[in-house]
Amino acid sequence: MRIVTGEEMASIDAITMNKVGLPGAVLMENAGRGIARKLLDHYGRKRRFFIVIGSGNNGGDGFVVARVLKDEGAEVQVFIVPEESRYKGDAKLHKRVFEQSGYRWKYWKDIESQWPAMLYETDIIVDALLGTGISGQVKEPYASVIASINKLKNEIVSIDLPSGVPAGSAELNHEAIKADRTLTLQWTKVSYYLEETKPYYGEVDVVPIGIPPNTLRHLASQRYIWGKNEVVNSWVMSKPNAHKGDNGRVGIIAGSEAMPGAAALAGSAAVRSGAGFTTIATVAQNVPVIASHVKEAMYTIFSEKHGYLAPTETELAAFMDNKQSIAVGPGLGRTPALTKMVAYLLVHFKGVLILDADALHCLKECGPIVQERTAPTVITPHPGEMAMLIDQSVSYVNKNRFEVAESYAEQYGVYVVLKGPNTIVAEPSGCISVNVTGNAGLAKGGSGDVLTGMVAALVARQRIQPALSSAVFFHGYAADLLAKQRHVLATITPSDIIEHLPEAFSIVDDD
Ligand SMILES: NC(=O)C1=CN([C@@H]2O[C@H](COP(=O)(O)OP(=O)(O)OC[C@H]3O[C@@H](n4cnc5c(N)ncnc54)[C@H](O)[C@@H]3O)[C@@H](O)[C@H]2O)[C@@H](O)CC1
Ligand SMILES: Nc1ncnc2c1ncn2[C@@H]1O[C@H](COP(=O)(O)OP(=O)(O)O)[C@@H](O)[C@H]1O
Ligand SMILES: [K+]
Repeated sequence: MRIVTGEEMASIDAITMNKVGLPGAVLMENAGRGIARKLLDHYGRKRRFFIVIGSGNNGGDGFVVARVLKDEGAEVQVFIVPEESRYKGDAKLHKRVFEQSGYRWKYWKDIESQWPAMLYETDIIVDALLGTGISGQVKEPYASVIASINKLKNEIVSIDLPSGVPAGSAELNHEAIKADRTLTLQWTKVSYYLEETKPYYGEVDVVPIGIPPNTLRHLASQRYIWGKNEVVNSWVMSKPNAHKGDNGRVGIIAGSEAMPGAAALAGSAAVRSGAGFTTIATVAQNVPVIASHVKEAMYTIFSEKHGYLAPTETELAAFMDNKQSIAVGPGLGRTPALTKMVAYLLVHFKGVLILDADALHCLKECGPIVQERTAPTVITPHPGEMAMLIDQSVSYVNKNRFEVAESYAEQYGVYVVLKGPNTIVAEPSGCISVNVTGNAGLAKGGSGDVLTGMVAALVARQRIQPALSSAVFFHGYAADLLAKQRHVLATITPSDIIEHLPEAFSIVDDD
C-alpha cells in the first residue's frame, strides 16, 4: 500500500487519464461505486444517509455515491453547498447523471435553519465537501458547514479524506471534519500518518478506483506501508543446516554503572530475534546482573571512567572483529569517551553500525565521517533525538516526519528509523516505509532498547531495509498481541515485548 500527497494523487490521476487513457469520469464512477458498496456493507440499506456535496471532484464522488445508494433503495438526502453553476468537468457530468436518473438535490443554504431537526431523522452523514484539492485555510461557507456538522452526534463518513484536512501535511489552523470513518481512494494520504491530523480520520478503509500501480513510478518520493505481507515476503528463512555463525554475530555496546537494564533489554532482544552470537560490551560491575538476565550472550568488559564506558582503541578493534552488526548507545550516558568511541566505530567498523540513544548525541560532531562511511549506518532516533539532530523543535519533527527522515537519510547517507507511532524507515535513496503496528503500551523507557537489539539481530542476516522495517513491525506487533490478549496498555513492559517476540515472529513460519 502506497502513501501519497494531494499533489501526487492529482498527478497520478492526470497520468491515468491522459497517458493510460482511462477517463476521469470512470475513475469517479469507480470511486463513488466503491464507497457506496462499503457504506451498504457496513451500515446496511435501511439506514438514512445525508450527503453534503462541495464544488470540486470530491463533490463529484458524492453525486455518484448518492446515485448508487438511491439505486440500491437506500433513503438518501443530497445537499450541495456551492451555486450549481460552479460545477465543471467530471463533477458536472456526474451531477447531470444523478439528475437524469430522476434524483433530486437541494441547496444546503435553503435548509440550513432546519437542518439540525432534519439530521435528527438521519443516521449517517457522508462528507463529500473537500478532498485532496483543498488549498490554504477553509473558506466560507465551507468553514461554517464543517463546524455545524462537527457539532452533531451522527456518524460521519468522509470521502477520500476528512474535509479541511490537507492530504500531504499536518498544517491545520482551521476547522476540519472530525470523521468516524474515512473511505480513502486508492492510496492512503500522508496526513493520516501524522500525529496532529490522524485523529480527524477515524477508522480508515481504502477503496481502489482502478489506477494502474505502475503510474506510481512517475513519483519522485516513494512511500509505502510495510505490513505483514511485506514482512513475510521479504523474510529470509534460516537454512535447516545453519550453524550459529550463519545467524549473525552481533555486538551490543550498552549500559553504564547506573543503567545496566538498557544493556540487558537490548541484548536479550537480540538473542530472542535470532542472533547466532550476541556479545554485550559493558562495564565490569554490570556483567553479573546482566548475565543473570541474558544467559545466552557473551560479555566483553571495556575500560571505564566514573562508571561510564571509556574503551581503548585496542578494545574496540578486538570487539569489532568478526561482527556483522554493532549497536551502540542504550544506557551509555553522554561522555566525551562516547564521542571518541562512536567516531572510531564510524571510521573502522565495516559492518552495519546502529546508533541509538546517547550515541546519537555524538552525531553532530561526527557528521563528515558519517557521510564518508561506506558500510551501512542506521540511526534510531525518537522525535526528541531527531529534533536535536536537526536543530528543530519536536513539534516541527512531528509535523514533518516524512520530509525530516527523508532529507536526513539522503544528506548523510544513513538509514533513519524515526520512532513514534507509525515509525518511519527512510533509506539513503529517500525511499520510505511506514509501520502500522504498535500501541501506547510501547510508550515506556526501555522499549527503544528492545527495538535496538532486534534491529542489530535482523540486519546481521537479512538485507538492511527489510531487516529494519520488519524489526519495527515485529516490535509493534508483539505489543499488539499483548493488547489483544487483554493486557492493559499501561501495564505492558519492554520485557513483555521480548517474551512475546516468538509469537510475533511466528507469522514467518520458519519450519
Ligand atoms: N478525476 C479526478 O481527478 C478524480 C478525483 N477524485 C476526487 O477528487 C478529489 C480532488 O478533487 P479536486 O481537485 O477537484 O478538489 P476538491 O474536490 O478536493 O476541492 C476543490 C474545490 O474546493 C474548493 N477549495 C479549494 N480550497 C478551498 C478552501 N481552502 N476552502 C474552501 N474551498 C476550497 C475549490 O475552489 C474547488 O472547487 C479527490 O479528493 C477525490 O475525492 C476521484 O473522483 C477520483 C477521480
Ligand atoms: N504510542 C505509541 N504507539 C506505537 N509505538 C510507540 C508509541 N510510543 C512509543 N512507541 C515505540 O516505542 C519505542 C520507544 O523508544 P524510545 O523513545 O527510544 O524509548 P527508550 O529509549 O526509553 O527505550 C519506539 O520504538 C517507539 O516507536
Ligand atoms: K471529504
